[in-house]
Order: sequence, then structure tokens, then C-alpha cells
Amino acid sequence: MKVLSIFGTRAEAIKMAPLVRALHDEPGIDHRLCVTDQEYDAVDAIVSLFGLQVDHELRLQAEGLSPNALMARLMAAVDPLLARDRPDCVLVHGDTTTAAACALAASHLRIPVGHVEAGLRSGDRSRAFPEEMNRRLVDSLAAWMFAPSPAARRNLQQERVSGRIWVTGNTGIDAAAAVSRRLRGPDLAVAMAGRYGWVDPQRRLVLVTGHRKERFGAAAPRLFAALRELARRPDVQIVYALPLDRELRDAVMDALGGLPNLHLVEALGYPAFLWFMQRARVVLTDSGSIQEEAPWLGTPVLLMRDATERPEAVASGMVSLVGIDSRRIVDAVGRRLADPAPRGETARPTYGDGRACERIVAALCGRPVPEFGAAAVRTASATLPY
Ligand SMILES: CC(=O)N[C@@H]1[C@@H](OP(=O)(O)OP(=O)(O)OC[C@H]2O[C@@H](n3ccc(=O)[nH]c3=O)[C@H](O)[C@@H]2O)O[C@H](CO)[C@@H](O)[C@@H]1O
Repeated sequence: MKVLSIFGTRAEAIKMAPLVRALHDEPGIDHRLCVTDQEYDAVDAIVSLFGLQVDHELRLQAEGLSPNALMARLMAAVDPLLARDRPDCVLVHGDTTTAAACALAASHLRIPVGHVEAGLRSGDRSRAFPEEMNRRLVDSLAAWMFAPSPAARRNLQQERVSGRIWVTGNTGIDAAAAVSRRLRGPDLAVAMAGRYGWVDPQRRLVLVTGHRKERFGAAAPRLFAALRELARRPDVQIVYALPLDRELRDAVMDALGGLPNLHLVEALGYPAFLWFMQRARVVLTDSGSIQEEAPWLGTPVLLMRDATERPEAVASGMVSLVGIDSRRIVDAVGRRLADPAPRGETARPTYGDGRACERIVAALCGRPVPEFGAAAVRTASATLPY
């Protein structure tokens, strides 16, 4: 079977990397990898970290393009590759414009699509935008759907999608498990401790990321006000991992540069980011994948969104929605920091057990797949009540 995997952003690269390795090692699969340059430098770093072989690169000069321009450029660029190679399956991930464009382009050529991380839904097309539309489009086209949780499978069944569904767990947990193992080895542990020797174990670490332009852009001053207030606490150390987007990054540097208790660090490599998540008492973020990784590491998340497509960790209490409201953020961080539970004690396998890639490869090869049985996942309101 000929399989072509395509990705273009940092999050996709992290979550597809262990699967690409597993597909490469599977004798029944002839695998090729194509990367787009939606977030080129960050993707390149992940390709090196996991030792992946890239067979095709699509250079689009994607930075700053509108969703329509990016979609059009992606479809035009991937079309000749698909027409020439005619894989038996094109594998895409999640909800990016790369995933939507490549799934549609493959479908136009009647090439079957496999969707990794299928079935996530916020229930509102504008949250997140355009990702909720992207993921619905890909699921409506896919022949193979790899749902990360039973709830994601239920979403797909309710929509009566035509493809086949397997519950596999999220491949992001496979990636986090692999890199966490490396972080326990002497080389990386020493490198991290040396590079980030300024991290003070006596103070409580708050890790921050914020990059969702559609909401975060306009609301950023409210986050900045909250962080300035929190930075006055002598018992707290704040680390802000800067966004990849240059405009947002400059806005954060202008607003928060020079505060004594707040460290602005350039977008961290994945091992370094995991290292910080392991040490943080709380992560304040608007990211999708961090809602999965941090609970797996036992670190609670305050989510700067009004809604999430990942209700499971909200139900388990590891993720709380705080919107982007200064008072709500300061109070929620205060409550989390006052929580006496030592970090790590609450780690849960909500989103995966590290075997998602193995299941996806088995499904593609037509072997039986013992599905991921997430421990009784309750559903809870995944929307802020305002
Ligand atoms: C609407 C939405 O939620 N869409 C998501 C979007 O991705 P996202 O929101 O998860 O994206 P980011 O937050 O950029 O990336 C996060 C990854 O980057 C690592 N990281 C972070 C900061 C840093 O300094 N260094 C790092 O290494 C971090 O550990 C994590 O693994 O696309 C994904 C793919 O389809 C989807 O799954 C996902 O739904």
C-alpha cells in the first residue's frame, strides 16, 4: 500500500512524526512524506528531532497569506504530486488549512483520504476559525478516520460520515511519551538544566502561550494586564513561550519586555517546551494540543478560549476555560497556585496511552485493532457560560 503523509505546521509535525516513523518501519507500507511550509522552520526542527526523511517539499511562501490564498496555493502545489504518485491513501492531520486543502485535492483525484485526529468538534464554526470548518470538511471526505477518543467517534457517528472509524488515542501522546523518555536520559536533562539554569525551583512556574490570532490578537491586552499583575507576586516565575507569528510575537515583546519576574523566550523547541510543561504548576494557553499534553504530564491548564473541541479534560478537571478576561485569569491562576496537590499526581491517560500510531498502522494494513479505551470519559459543558 502506498501512503503519502502531508503536514505543514508545528503541531501537525509533532503529532504526525511518530506515525511517520511507524509507517516507515511497516513492511506492508510504502510511505512517502510531503511537508508544506505553513510554519517551515518549526516543522524543520521536528523533522530533525524525529529523524524523518522528507520526500517532497512544497514551498508556498505561506506567511501572511489569507486562508483562501493559502488554500488555493496549497491545492495547486499538491495537485501534480498527487496526480503523478497516485498513492492509495493520503494521510492528513487535524484541522489545519494544509489538511483541508490536501484532503480536497486528493478527493478531486479520487484518492482515498485518512484523517488522523478525526471527530473533534467545538460545535461552533467560528470557534476555532477556520479550524472547525477544516476538520468537518476533512471528515466528510475521509475514508479512514482515526478518532482520538470515544467522544470524537460519537461526533462522527452523529454526522453519519461515510468513512470507517477507529478509536486510537491521540498520536500527540505517542510523541510526548517518546520525547519525555529522551528528556529522562542524561544528555538532554543536562542540556536543559544548563540552558535554563535561571528557572527557580523555589518559585511556582506559570507557563504561557498565546497564538490564536482570530481571538487572541484583539484580546491580548487583557492577557498582558493579567500577566503584569501576576508578575508582581514574589513567589511566582512566569515563562512566556513567544508565538511563531512575527506580528503577535512583536506585540508580546512590546507589552511585556523588561518585567523582572517574566521571561520571554523565543518559541521553544519541542523537548524544551515539554521540559517547561513538566515543571509548570499551571499552563495558561489558547493552544489545542497543549490541552492534551499537559494533563498527560499532570499539569493543569487554564484555557484562554470560550469553547473547546476537547471536552474530556474539562470533565476531568485538568482543563478550565477562562476566556481572555484579566480578572478571571488572575483569579484562576491564583487558585491553581494555591492548590496543594503536587504536580504529576493527577496525570491521566485521557487522550492516549502512547499506542495510537501502532493502532493506525494496524488499521491501514487491515489487521485487527484493539481500540483505545479511554477510562470512563464523562462529558461536561465545554463552553463558558457567557
Ligand atoms: C483549533 C486548534 O486547537 N487547532 C490545533 C492546531 O494546533 P495547536 O493549537 O495545538 O498549535 P500550537 O499551540 O502552535 O502547537 C502546539 C504544539 O507545539 C508545542 N510547542 C508549543 C509552544 C512552543 O514554544 N514550543 C512547542 O514545541 C506544544 O507542545 C504542542 O505540541 O493544529 C493541530 C494539528 O492539526 C490540531 O491538533 C489542533 O486541534
